[in-house]
Amino acid sequence: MISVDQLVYERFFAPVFQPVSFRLGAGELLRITGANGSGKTTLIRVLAGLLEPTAGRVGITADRIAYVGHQLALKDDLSVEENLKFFSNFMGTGTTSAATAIDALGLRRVAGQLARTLSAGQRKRCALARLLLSPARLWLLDEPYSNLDTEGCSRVDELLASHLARGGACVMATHGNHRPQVPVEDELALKAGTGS
Ligand SMILES: Nc1ncnc2c1ncn2[C@@H]1O[C@H](COP(=O)(O)OP(=O)(O)OP(=O)(O)O)[C@@H](O)[C@H]1O
Repeated sequence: MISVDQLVYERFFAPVFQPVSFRLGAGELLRITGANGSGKTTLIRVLAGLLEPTAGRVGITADRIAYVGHQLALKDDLSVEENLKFFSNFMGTGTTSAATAIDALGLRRVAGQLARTLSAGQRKRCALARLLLSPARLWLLDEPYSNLDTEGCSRVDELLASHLARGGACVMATHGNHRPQVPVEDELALKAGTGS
């Protein structure tokens, strides 16, 4: 679903990370690890098409990708439920209702609360709930477990497990203590380039 060959991204003429190559098919999860500043976020943003690679190739066969980065892209003046309904309408998907996504991420108690008043973990859960409302087969997740408690991490693992079981694929960057409790097809230890 995604193949990456000798990918390089330079900032100020210096590579942010050492060249990256991998392949990932349906039902597979790639975990990208690496020290602070090794370029995980930069790599995910290149894969998502938000940054232009300097060299190498990214080939994606999935017709849609879902990206959850550090900027959660919530609408602060809408409630959790309104955010999810908006997203669902925007994506044109009616397959999973906002209510199902709210329950899957344990957000029922704060469903009517404005996004701007949510805790960091609740905001993260709301952003991740959008994955259930997206038809994308390829997920690109930057630190999906950050700000989540143990129960929240388990819910992410459940989302991942069912996504992979349905033939989806996922590239995730994480350096946190929580290791995904789903089979990891491959692990890529990113190393900083000369520009980091
Ligand atoms: N907009 C920017 N301008 C200049 N340098 C940047 C910019 N964004 C990131 N960097 C630098 O690029 C390098 C890689 O950053 P990146 O955020 O990709 O690392 P990371 O592996 O995700 O780090 P962390 O584990 O701390 O989240 C770092 O040295 C960072 O300082």
